[in-house]
Amino acid sequence: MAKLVLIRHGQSEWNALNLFNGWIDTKLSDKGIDQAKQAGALLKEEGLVFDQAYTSVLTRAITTLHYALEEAGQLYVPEEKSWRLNERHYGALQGQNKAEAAEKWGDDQVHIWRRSYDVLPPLLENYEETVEVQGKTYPAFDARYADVPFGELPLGENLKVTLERVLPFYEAKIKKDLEEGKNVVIAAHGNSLRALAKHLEKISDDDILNLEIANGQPIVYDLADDLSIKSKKTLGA
Ligand SMILES: O=C(O)[C@H](O)COP(=O)(O)O
Repeated sequence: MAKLVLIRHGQSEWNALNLFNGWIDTKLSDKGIDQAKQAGALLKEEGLVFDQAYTSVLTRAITTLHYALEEAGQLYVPEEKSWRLNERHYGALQGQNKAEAAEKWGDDQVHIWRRSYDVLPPLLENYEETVEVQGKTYPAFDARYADVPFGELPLGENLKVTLERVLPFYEAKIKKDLEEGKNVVIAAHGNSLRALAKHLEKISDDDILNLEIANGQPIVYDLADDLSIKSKKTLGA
């Protein structure tokens, strides 16, 4: 029986500043690094041994995976990165303060953008390699996406669109590993993991509004041979 573990990255610099992060490549804060190491300690305590790891192409998820696996004594585990596991693209909201956005557009509208299944955020107008926020430059659409066919990269996503681009990767890679009985760990993001959890747990479009995934708390699914969920627990919650 395979185990699947989902880890949302530790707190990022922009989580700490309460900014919409999305596809902007920000780093872990010091607290985020501690959370990632703590996640690894919890995996070790649980006796989990992995055959394969997956992560996004965003630094905060990649470094979370590495800190966690190192802490668990499993930095050797093969890993694959894909843009399909990236955070949902937050469109023109990226770089904006979440509280200020709520003052500007109202709490309800911002909650709908953040948690609804199928309402799109305001879209970006074009692809820029970098963005400047509060006097600092951050990577956005850079060379890491060079191989992605034009038109596949988003300018803003809701959870539905996020799930539509996560699923082909899940089906082609992760599901195959699980069917072979491999234990898999995925270090990714609040909304790419909400999308995947929606699919795995068959959560309805309405109920997915209430699913929150905390930074650095591994979610462990124990799967049956047909990949139905035998049990789910969240470590460190
Ligand atoms: O992209 C972000 O800002 C966060 O990682 C997730 O944000 P949310 O909780 O507002 O969806």
